[in-house]
Amino acid sequence: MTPGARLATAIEILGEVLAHPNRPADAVVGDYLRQRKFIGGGDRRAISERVYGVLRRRAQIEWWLEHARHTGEVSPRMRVFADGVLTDGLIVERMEKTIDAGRYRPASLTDAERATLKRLEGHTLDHPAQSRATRLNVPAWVEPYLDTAFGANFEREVAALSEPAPVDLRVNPLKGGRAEARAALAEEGIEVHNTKLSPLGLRLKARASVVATQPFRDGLIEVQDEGSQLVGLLVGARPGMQVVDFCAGAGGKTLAIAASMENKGRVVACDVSSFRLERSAQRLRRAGVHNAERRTLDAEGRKWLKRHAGKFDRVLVDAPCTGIGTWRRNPDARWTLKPEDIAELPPKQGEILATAAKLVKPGGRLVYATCSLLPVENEAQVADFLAAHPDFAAVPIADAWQQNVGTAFPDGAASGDWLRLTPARHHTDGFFVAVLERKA
Ligand SMILES: C[S@@+](CC[C@H](N)C(=O)[O-])C[C@H]1O[C@@H](n2cnc3c(N)ncnc32)[C@H](O)[C@@H]1O
Repeated sequence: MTPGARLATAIEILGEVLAHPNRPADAVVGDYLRQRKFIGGGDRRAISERVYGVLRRRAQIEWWLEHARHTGEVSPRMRVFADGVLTDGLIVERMEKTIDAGRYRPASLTDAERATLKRLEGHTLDHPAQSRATRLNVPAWVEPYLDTAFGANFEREVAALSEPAPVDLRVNPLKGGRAEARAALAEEGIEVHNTKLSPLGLRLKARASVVATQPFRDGLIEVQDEGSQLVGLLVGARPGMQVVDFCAGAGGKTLAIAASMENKGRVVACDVSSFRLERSAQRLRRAGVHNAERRTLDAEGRKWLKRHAGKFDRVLVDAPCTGIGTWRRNPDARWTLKPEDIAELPPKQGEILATAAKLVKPGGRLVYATCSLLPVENEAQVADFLAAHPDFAAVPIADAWQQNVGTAFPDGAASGDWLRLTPARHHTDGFFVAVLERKA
């Protein structure tokens, strides 16, 4: 692809992402590229980096367009061009050689666009007049919530949430070990190193697509953030146990739980969304899991819940949440989050937790996890639960870690009895985990 064609494609994809605020950007980008198999690997990477970069730097780009008194629309193409000037130091005259309405290239600059871009020339993204929220590319209304969550570490943590995330893989012990997976990936030219916290994790040294590799097709590896792997391990599922993954979605944690069970016992993947559950079927098959069943929580599913009260050794609630801990992977999510979400999610999480708790047998464990870092979805949620459920008690996280993970407990990861992983401190997505035990 020519540089102009890359720009034109990035503009087209960014337009799609911005036009569909209810769809995650990676789904939109993925669909677009899947339908255009002719786009080569290098071009895909360059185009995706530009699209995600523009989303990551959104507040600063918008600030600059306003500061430069841009009179036209803040269109996808203006965002991409402004990003080129501010982030890569491109010179407008040189850029125009690729923006000339030629075949597969963007339409030529209008006078208004050219005038604005000329005013941006020579500047970089940061400017002393930008507010803290603008400089860190977060919506101003979310800033107080993040302040509460991070306190003195605010700047460092929010900056880390804006960095691109590494690609992590979880090795599936049902199919082999880390050394085997490393060797199989090396054969396909993919270099990895072992993750520090998860004993099953591999981190790619450089970005590459793994889904076409043999170890992926064989089910030896799955793509999963290290923090997410740790949630799966902290459930503490063992061969022969009865386990429920209450908010199983597309089965990321179900896979990890099933692997700990060595296909012995039973894991039930529940969710209100049958569509999401359906997507787990193929992944479970590829991973060689035979002891998982899926259960949609419709009217029938609710009856099933009642019949199975007090029957399970382990119940994981990977609750729906604001997802702030995954902002590195979903740079558009910070812009689609709404104040109503922060108001509506905690009561919903409380209800789900209380319903799921009924399934736990005496002596069994309830594991509550979110990929949020807001206390209102995490520490406060668990405190409310424990106040209303005196039959449950905290399992200190360092104990649960030692029993189920086995690596050294990470510095600064304990929030009282709970686990709190952050991108800045632990180089994982942000995760909260509480392990609770039902008194025998
Ligand atoms: C954070 S996602 C789960 C991700 C999944 N565990 C994984 O690892 O891939 C939260 C899930 O909760 C589900 N959910 C929402 N409300 C629910 C409810 N009342 N009961 C059970 N699941 C619910 C959503 O459909 C969504 O799939």
